[in-house]
Amino acid sequence: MALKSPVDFAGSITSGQKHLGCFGTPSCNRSRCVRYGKKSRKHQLATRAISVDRPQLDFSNPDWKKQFQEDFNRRFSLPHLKDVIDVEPRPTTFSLKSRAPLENVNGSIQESWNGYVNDDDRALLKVIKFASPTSAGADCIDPDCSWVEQWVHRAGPRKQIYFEPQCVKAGIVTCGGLCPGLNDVIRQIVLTLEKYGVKNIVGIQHGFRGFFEDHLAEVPLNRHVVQNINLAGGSFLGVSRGGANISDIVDSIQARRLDMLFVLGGNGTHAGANLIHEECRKRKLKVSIVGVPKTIDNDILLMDKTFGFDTAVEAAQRAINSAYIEAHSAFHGIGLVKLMGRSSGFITMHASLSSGQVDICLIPEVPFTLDGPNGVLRHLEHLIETKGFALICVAEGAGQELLQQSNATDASGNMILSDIGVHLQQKIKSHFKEIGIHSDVKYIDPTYMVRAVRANASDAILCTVLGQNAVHGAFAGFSGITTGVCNTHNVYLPIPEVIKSTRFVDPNSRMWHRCLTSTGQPDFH
Ligand SMILES: Nc1ncnc2c1ncn2[C@@H]1O[C@H](COP(=O)(O)OP(=O)(O)OP(=O)(O)O)[C@@H](O)[C@H]1O
Ligand SMILES: O=P(O)(O)OC[C@H]1O[C@](O)(CO)[C@@H](O)[C@@H]1O
Ligand SMILES: [Mg+2]
Repeated sequence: MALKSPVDFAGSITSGQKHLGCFGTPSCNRSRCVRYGKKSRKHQLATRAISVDRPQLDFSNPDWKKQFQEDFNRRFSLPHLKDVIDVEPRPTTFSLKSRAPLENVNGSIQESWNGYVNDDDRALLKVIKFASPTSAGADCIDPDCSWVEQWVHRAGPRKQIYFEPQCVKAGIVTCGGLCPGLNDVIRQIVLTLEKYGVKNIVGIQHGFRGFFEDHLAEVPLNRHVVQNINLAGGSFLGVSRGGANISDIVDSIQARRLDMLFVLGGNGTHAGANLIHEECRKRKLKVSIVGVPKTIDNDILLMDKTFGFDTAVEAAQRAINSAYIEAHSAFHGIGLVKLMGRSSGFITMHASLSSGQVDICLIPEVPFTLDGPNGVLRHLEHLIETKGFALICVAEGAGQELLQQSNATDASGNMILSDIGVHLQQKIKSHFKEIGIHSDVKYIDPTYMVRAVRANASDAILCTVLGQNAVHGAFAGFSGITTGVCNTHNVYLPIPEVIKSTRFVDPNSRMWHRCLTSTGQPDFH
């Protein structure tokens, strides 16, 4: 039996003519530092094809593990500026001590200083050895679930850096929808850049639009400007959807003379960031593009969780608790709460688990029927008969197949969903009317209230770690990477690996099973 290994995006990047980098030149004169390549023709993101290389694995071949690991190592190797241009490292200016790290006569840092991450440090991506493909949440490569080590690169400050901090102009942009913690990440990026010695830091307003809409001026950023921005939700720089023309953005990056760009956003933003990185490579620019994954939906592959998710789950508790109180106090009360989650049910599942009061949790990954002996409505009747009230928590992307689809999309091309909350409310009301049983349905849609809040303590820490590591990654010379937490360890990942697909709740996972145990709901088929 052969299993396809995942797409190799890294292999699609063409290496080209070597280029003169900035480091080593005594001044910050860009015309001396960087020789720009020819501009490529304009292209639209959505039509951009990435070459696919999917070697087949033959498990009867005793070397298949080696083949898999070689392929894995290639896919997860971090793209670096030196892959396409000539850049020389210099000792870092980042020090946790009040004085600069000690340098010996050759300019290298003394070994006794151990505050840095070695480029060869790795963290394990998978830590469970599954005995069988039928084990809960099993994620096996071969039919025997063989143990294959999959190592990814550890994040953090390196001893050697590839930029001269006082020459660096760094930009920060926040794209997509809002997410608690955006301001914490912006703040940490600025503080860390300053710690390296960067003086020229700017914010790009309202997502990718800020690159080419004339009235959206750069926002100068420094420690004083960002000092208190984490005390409020939202994005200090503003966000937006749509408007990402990669060629125009890279033109703008060149015109602004940015050396580093920190791109905060979800799957769509990261797809854009990777294309920007590829275009910069094509033009042989010494620009580091580093992503920081942002989504309350927690739908980014490979990561333990994304910042904002924890806060959103916590903010959802108020809505669920209110719905519970309403339902519990009414005669035959039915509380219904709709939470965000376009295609992944993580917020709804975790909020239901956290509340402990939810009787029915409905997520996009697990189809359900409303009518019939196994349907949601029959179970509601049972709950009203036995408990006297019921509480439902539904993700906005759940049950879309039960609704009329409009095919409309938002500015970024995301599907505009039909309202499952309103549909459920109507169906429940009419069902109980039809069967002649009184019901009192209270529908709460807290949509934007779960994300337009400041980060909670746990997310604030996560944002701090991610923001700092993003800066360390850029100074280390990586580009086209993002940073996240894998099995509690902080790592860098090549962007293509995290945007291969949306991360979904696995209906075979222990977490979903725990949710079912907690709600006591049956299968709704
Ligand atoms: N496939 C893509 N390639 C390049 N750019 C993209 C792609 N998808 C979206 N973008 C751009 O990225 C930005 C953000 O995308 P989107 O609105 O989908 O949010 P997101 O980053 O996925 O975050 P959220 O979790 O809030 O949806 C937009 O400016 C959009 O034009
Ligand atoms: O109304 P907006 O800003 O497009 O955002 C809504 C979307 O944002 C998300 O939370 C993703 O960030 C989705 O779950 C939701 O559909
Ligand atoms: Mg998106």
